[in-house]
Amino acid sequence: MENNTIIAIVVVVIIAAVLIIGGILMDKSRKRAIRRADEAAKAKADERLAAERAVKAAEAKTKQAEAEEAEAQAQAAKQSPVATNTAAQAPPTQAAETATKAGTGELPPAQPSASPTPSEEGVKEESASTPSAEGVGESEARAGGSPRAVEEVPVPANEQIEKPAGRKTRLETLRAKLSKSSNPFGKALFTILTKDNLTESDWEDVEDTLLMADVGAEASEELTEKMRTDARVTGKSNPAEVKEALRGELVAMVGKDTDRRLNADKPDAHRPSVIIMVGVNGTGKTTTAGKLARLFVGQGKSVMLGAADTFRAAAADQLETWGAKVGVPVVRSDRDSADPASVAFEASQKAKEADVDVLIIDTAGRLQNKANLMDELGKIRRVTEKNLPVDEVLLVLDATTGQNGMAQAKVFAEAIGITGVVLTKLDGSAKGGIVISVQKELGVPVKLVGVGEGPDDLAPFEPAAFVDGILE
Ligand SMILES: Nc1nc2c(ncn2[C@@H]2O[C@H](COP(=O)(O)OP(=O)(O)OP(=O)(O)O)[C@@H](O)[C@H]2O)c(=O)[nH]1
Repeated sequence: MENNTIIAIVVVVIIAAVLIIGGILMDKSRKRAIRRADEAAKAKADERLAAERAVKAAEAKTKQAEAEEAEAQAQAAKQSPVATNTAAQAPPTQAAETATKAGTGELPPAQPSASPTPSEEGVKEESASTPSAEGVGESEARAGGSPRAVEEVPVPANEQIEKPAGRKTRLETLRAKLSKSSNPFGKALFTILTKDNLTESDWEDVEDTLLMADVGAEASEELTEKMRTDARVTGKSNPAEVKEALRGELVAMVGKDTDRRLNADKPDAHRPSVIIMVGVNGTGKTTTAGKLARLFVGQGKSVMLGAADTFRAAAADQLETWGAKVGVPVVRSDRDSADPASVAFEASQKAKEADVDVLIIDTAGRLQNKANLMDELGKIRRVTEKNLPVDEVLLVLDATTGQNGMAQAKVFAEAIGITGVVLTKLDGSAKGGIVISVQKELGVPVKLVGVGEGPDDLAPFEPAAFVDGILE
């Protein structure tokens, strides 16, 4: 062989090696960039949640001051010779509210709460035995050290009660809303995979699309590899076959044989079956508790709601509105910032007495990095268990939060133990992939999905309907 030929071969080999190494390096830096963007998004979400928490804390402080002032005024009114009826004995703001509501038959008269009820004693006993003094301290600070009164809001007259949508309608809504949501990742994948000759860069795009949709690094790689070796995708196949291959792989990843029934729906469920809703701020816990009550009512079950979100003033009212629509009573505190464990205790006691099928307890949103608030959740569970076993703890995750949801899920799982996930706001997210990563990392099934703010926009999670929704 001539020298020139050898030199040419060597040069070609060197160029090829440089191109391959360059490609690998570029691929690594691209993945690094995606992960960095992901981390930045997580940090931003944490910051936003912390700011929201601070605003809420300030609001609660103001409300507590107002409540104390009202209480002082009530004490003064008690000493007056004309203040003799129940409404007049209540704080002025509460008295006005009680009078109005009693007039409409909406609420019972305020409960006297000067001496501790047996349930309060139960809660106090728990407070003393709770290992984390910090957690209890926080909840007592929220209660403002004042007596706690919990009341049951009765259901309205029968003719006002709505009829919730059935399972079929809910699944149709789920499919329609998911297929309408902007840029569903299934469609993007399908577009790439139906190209004639798939290049290396197309496969990178497949993996990127999955990463961007929050499928998670491990699952994205796994799915891309599976598609690469599927003859229906790599051969000269038709789009229908590609779609079927993609559908099959996605359904398998989501887990078609997982038991996703709510524990309350299982034959061995306790009666009442207790469900506690947990999650960070604003994920949709109260809304989901209300929608869930509707879902059970639709199945012919008797339900009670417990408003243990005493931190956000409007949460109990919100729950009451949901309850009233479907004829479900709500157990709530008659004052803001009461001890949530006290409400949970009363709710479980009342649910037991009323022998309802299901009790749903709503809790306040809390950041997973606040140890004392996470301890408070443990206390809510333990106090409830003095009356009834807890069948289900549902972690409500906002699908738009992306991978930060994973960090939340892990901490909540450790603090209170979770039996299922509700993924809300899927209607506003192109990132349904979190369904795959949350199940893969936690081993806890997604049981329900929220696809809108409407009363029946909560559907049982069904892998096939979910995948069809993102592929259609
Ligand atoms: N688009 C959409 N919005 C939802 C969904 N679920 C809840 N929301 C909305 O999310 C907002 C917050 O919902 P809430 O139920 O108040 O949230 P929360 O978790 O109880 O809030 P905190 O008690 O403050 O932690 C409300 O505006 C709800 O209407 C959903 O599935 N889709």
